[in-house]
Amino acid sequence: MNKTDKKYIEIAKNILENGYDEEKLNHEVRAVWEDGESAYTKFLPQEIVRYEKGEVPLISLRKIAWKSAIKEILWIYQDRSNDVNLLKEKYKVNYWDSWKNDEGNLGTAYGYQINKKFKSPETGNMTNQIERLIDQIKNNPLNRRLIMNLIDVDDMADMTLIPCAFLTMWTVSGDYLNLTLIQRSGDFLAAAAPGGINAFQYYVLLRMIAQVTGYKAGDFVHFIQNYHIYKKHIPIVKKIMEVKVDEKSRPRLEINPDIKDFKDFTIDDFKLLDYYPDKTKYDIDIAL
Ligand SMILES: Nc1nc(=O)c2c([nH]1)NC[C@@H]1CN(c3ccc(C(=O)N[C@@H](CCC(=O)O)C(=O)O)cc3)CN21
Ligand SMILES: O=c1ccn([C@H]2C[C@H](O)[C@@H](COP(=O)(O)O)O2)c(=O)[nH]1
Repeated sequence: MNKTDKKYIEIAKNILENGYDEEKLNHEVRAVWEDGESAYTKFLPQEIVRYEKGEVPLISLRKIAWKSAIKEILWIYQDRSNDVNLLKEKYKVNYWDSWKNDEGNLGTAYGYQINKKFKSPETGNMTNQIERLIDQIKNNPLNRRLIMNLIDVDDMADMTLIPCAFLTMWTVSGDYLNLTLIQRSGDFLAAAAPGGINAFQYYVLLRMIAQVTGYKAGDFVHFIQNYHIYKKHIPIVKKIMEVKVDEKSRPRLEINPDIKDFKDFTIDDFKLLDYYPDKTKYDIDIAL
């Protein structure tokens, strides 16, 4: 069992044993199941998961859709798109379909915010968030204002889903580029657990940005403000916690070292080695 699997089990246990039960708190919850029933969770506030240099945040306790996770990052930060049909046609990822509006996009959420033009506070030139970030890491690495933010309050009302993993903060220290990801809300089973889609995809973004700016990937910190397990997911999470992990599973991610420009990465530039996850299939309902 690798370090990330241990973190998964430790935090699952903590949420199950100490989490607040929404159903007992007598307030309405927003999320619903497909049939309209309230989707209650057990949750803990303010968890911090820290991955040190060299740790690939990917669990082997269950198979994670790691390629889809990377494709979603390419769609948001490289295509700078909010178009769910593009995600489906270009990348064959379907799992955002339930959140698209009548025009087939996420409104002003996610890639829309990365594509938005604004005046760079450093250069005065018109730019976008990813272009500014890469430029500043390369040319002004001690800048303490290195962030990308997917939530702009001016646009919040037109977002089909207010981004959950919404803020990244970047710091260069010596040879290393370090990343903190701030997540306001985390669905433990579907996306936000240690070594799940969200942690893995932002680790990959760290590796990509480090590569094109000439740094090594440093520490990755994942902060989750409301960390929850939907009550319907509890039996599945309990099963996953009991899985015996294949000891030879020690995932390593190789990225094509020839890519020097962020816009040139494609999904074929990513190779996952020594990943032997448990293959049990679970039927996971997603709260809407
Ligand atoms: N309640 C909720 N949880 C989420 O994790 C979530 C949302 N809503 N809304 C927006 C996106 C959509 N996300 C999703 C949606 C579906 C799966 C899902 O079905 N996962 C399956 C199969 C993955 C695959 O093989 O493609 C799984 O086994 O994890 C995961 C994340 C993440 N986000
Ligand atoms: O990347 C993602 C996207 C979504 N989620 C989860 C977190 C919540 O369970 C729902 C969103 O519902 P809110 O009421 O808006 O918080 O989606 C995630 O974990 N990761």
